[in-house]
Amino acid sequence: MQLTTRAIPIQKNIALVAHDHCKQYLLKWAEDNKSVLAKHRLFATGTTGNLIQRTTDVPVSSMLSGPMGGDQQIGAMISEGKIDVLIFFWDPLNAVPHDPDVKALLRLATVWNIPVATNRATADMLISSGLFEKEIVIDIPDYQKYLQERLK
Ligand SMILES: O=C(CO)COP(=O)(O)O
Repeated sequence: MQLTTRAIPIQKNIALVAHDHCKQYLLKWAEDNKSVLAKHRLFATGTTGNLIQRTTDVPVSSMLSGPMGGDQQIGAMISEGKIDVLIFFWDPLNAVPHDPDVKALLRLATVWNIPVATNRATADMLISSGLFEKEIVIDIPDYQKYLQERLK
């Protein structure tokens, strides 16, 4: 796969997602970091986003609830370069009905090389990184080249 680059701006589009047993941890993290998060644009799956907005008073654009398609909506945004960071506290101890969507979301975040945190320790490292408040340039798949190759 040939690569190109994409600039992630100072003001980032951050997606926040948590499974039910993990929501309390993401809510606490969002509350603890709300002064930093408020400088960015927040997106989330339906229940997570409404809870974070209610708890922190920071505006969140909420998609559908995860099992109803919200993970897929966030995944589509990642594919379109519209999400810069994913904080996804997925539950490793309980099954969810939309496991394929969960896998797809994590897969697309990896394909498009965005920073991802799946637990509090990583989320803390990410948000305290000097890069969090800077413009950074990431490698991404060169889709035009990919398509040209396939159409030869
Ligand atoms: O199911 C989810 C992620 O897979 C999250 O969805 P909710 O935020 O609607 O609970």
